[in-house]
This record gives sequence, C-alpha cells and structure tokens, in this order.
Amino acid sequence: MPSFDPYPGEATTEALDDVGHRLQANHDVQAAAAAQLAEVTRQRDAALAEVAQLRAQVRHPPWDLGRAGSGGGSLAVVGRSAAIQRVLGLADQVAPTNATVLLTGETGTGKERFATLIHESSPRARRPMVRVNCSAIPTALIESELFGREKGAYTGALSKQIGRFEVANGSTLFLDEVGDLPLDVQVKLLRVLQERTIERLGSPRPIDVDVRIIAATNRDLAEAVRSETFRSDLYYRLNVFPIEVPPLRERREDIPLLVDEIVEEIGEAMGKRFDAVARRSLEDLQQADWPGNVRELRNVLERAMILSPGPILHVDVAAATPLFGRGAANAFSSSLLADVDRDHILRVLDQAGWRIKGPGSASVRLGLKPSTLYFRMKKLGISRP
Ligand SMILES: Nc1ncnc2c1ncn2[C@@H]1O[C@H](COP(=O)(O)OP(=O)(O)OP(=O)(O)O)[C@@H](O)[C@H]1O
Repeated sequence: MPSFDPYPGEATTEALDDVGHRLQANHDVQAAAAAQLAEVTRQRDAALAEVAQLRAQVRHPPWDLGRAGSGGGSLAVVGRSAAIQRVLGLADQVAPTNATVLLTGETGTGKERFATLIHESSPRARRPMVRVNCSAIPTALIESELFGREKGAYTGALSKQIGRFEVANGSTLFLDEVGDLPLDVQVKLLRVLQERTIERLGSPRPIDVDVRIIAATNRDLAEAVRSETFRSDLYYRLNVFPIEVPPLRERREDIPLLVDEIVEEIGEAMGKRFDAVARRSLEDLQQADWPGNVRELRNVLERAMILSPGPILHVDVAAATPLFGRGAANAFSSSLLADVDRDHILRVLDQAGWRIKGPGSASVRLGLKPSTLYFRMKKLGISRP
C-alpha cells in the first residue's frame, strides 16, 4: 500500500533542489573541461610555434654562411655539434680571402657542400663556381677539360674547347677528388697554380686566369705523397688552408637536425609530408655508424619515405644499413635495392607470422596496403615457406 505524504510540496522542492545541484555540478564539470581544453590548445599552439621556429632555424641557422642573394641556391650546412661549428668557423674565416682550400674527409661528409658555401660567401659569388670531378673524366681527356684545346690539337680534336680554368676565370674552380689526378696532369696543374696562366692544348699562347681553387679529396694525400702517387710540391700548393670535414659518427648530435632538414627537403620534392620521425627510428638513426656519412643517411631516409605512408616516418635502420649494430645477423651480402627490400619484407613477414592483413600483420607493420604488399611479394618472388 502506498505511504501517505502529508507535505507533498516539500518533496517536490527537494527534488528540484537536487536537480539544481546536479545541473550546477554538471556546469562546473563542463567549465573545468573547457578550461582544460583551452590550456591543451594553448600548449599545442605553443609547441607548434616552437617547431616552426626550430624548422626555420634549421633552414636558416645563424651559422649558415650562405648569404641571401649570393647567386641563389645557397645550401645551408646543417649541424650544431662542436665539430661542425669548428669547420664552419674555418670556412667563415677563409671564405673572403683568395686562399686555396683543401677539403679532406670521408666520402659523403659534405665536402662539396662546404666548397659551395665558401664560394657563395666569397666576393667571387657573383659568378657560379665551376666543378670538375677529377676521377670522373677519362685520363686522356683531363688535360683538355682543364686547360682547353685548339681545333686540331690532336687527332680527333675536331673543334676548339674552352677549358674549365678559363670558364672559371674570375670565379672559383672546385677540383673534386683531386687525389685521383694522374701524375703527368699533376705537373701541369702545379705550373698553372704557380704561374696563374694556362695554355690550351695545341697553342703555345699563355692565357692569364684569375681562379680561386678549392680542392677536395677523400684520400689521405700525405700518405699518397709518401707512396709517390701524389706530387709533394702540388700537395703543398693545395694544402694552404686545409679543412677536415668530420665523419657523421663523430657528430651524432647533428643527426636529428639533418634528418629534419632532409625529410623536409625530400618530402617537398616528393609531395609527401611527414609530421615526425618515430622515436625508435630516430634513436637507431643516431646509433648507426654511417660509413657513407650524410649521403648514406639521405639515401636511407629517401627510401624509407617512399615506403612509408606517413604521417609518422618509420625507418628500419637495421635493414637499410648493412653495418648497423655491427651484428652479422643484420648484415646483407648485397646492396641492391631489390635485395634489401626483399630481405626487409621477409623479415617483417616472419615477425608477423606471415599474416598479411589485420592488426599486427605485415602490411600494417610495413605501412602498406595488403594489395600493395601482395604485389611486391609477387614482384620480388616471395612466397610463404
Ligand atoms: N651538413 C650537411 N647538411 C645538409 N646536407 C648535407 C650536409 N653534408 C652533406 N650533405 C648532403 O649529403 C650529400 C653528400 O654531400 P657532398 O657531396 O657534399 O659530400 P662529399 O664529401 O663531397 O662526398 P664525396 O667525397 O663522395 O664527393 C649531399 O646530398 C649533401 O647535400
């Protein structure tokens, strides 16, 4: 039987009070959530602004010697490490002079980039720097490439040719891989550097040239002098202002900056944007030994960017760099891209228990559509064991 309520109005008032309190509490919760959201948004905007600022600093760092309007296309040398700062300091000091610079260092460390920077920061920057890769020109042609030739200077010389020294008149001549010059050309180069005049092949007429020389080599030139494959007199001529560019493994702290710069640069060219590099990948990138230095880092990133759908870039450094971790298990016998791809896909398939689709499957781990993975497997001749 229902109980009798002698004061029905009071119950209603209590109920209304209760509803009022709940509404107030609800309102307080909403207000607190809105304040929290505003704070998170503020923090996100501040972080985004900081990222934008850091990106701008990486692209145009205070230590970037490349001056705006110095012939265009000036390339920043990215790096904050003490080692790279020291090199940048030397480049800054020598740039305005006419001194011959000898850049040494392992392959891919950035010697050409430094040469460009020195030229672009010099008073000669109005004219483009002229490059010669001394190891890429057949021995028989080096002389005419460097000094030029008259028509008919030798059998087969069907036309006149202006040599690179003449082209570089008033500018800078970058002699890359100078350590690979044959001995007889070394003698002639020495004479030009001493006398500042050239003679085209087939002409006895000396031509004055005003050329600043920047030479580079990844060979140990002092050792080459000892083994008599490089002339000591030319070595001393070139070694006026030596700059040694350190290998990447001795400036690992530069790697995150380099990665950021390279991913942005390649991403622009590819029309693909990555918001960030996965933390684990960045750690691995910093630990790898990089025998091919910045060039190798660049290649590894480019390959990962092709394979990765984004927005987070994952780089399987162990798979991409044969010497990573120095473990035999990680070593590849071939550096062909197809072989490296095949090994990598096989490894991931193995880890995923050969599941192609679904959570944790190989396609998810590789960041590919299952159909793309099938296609690649077929192309690379991979089938389930
Ligand atoms: N500090 C750097 N910042 C940004 N990119 C760099 C830097 N150093 C090198 N690179 C890039 O790495 C690649 C190799 O650099 P570069 O050609 O200057 O090396 P190198 O020492 O002249 O090599 P090699 O001795 O084989 O000719 C290029 O793509 C270059 O743009």
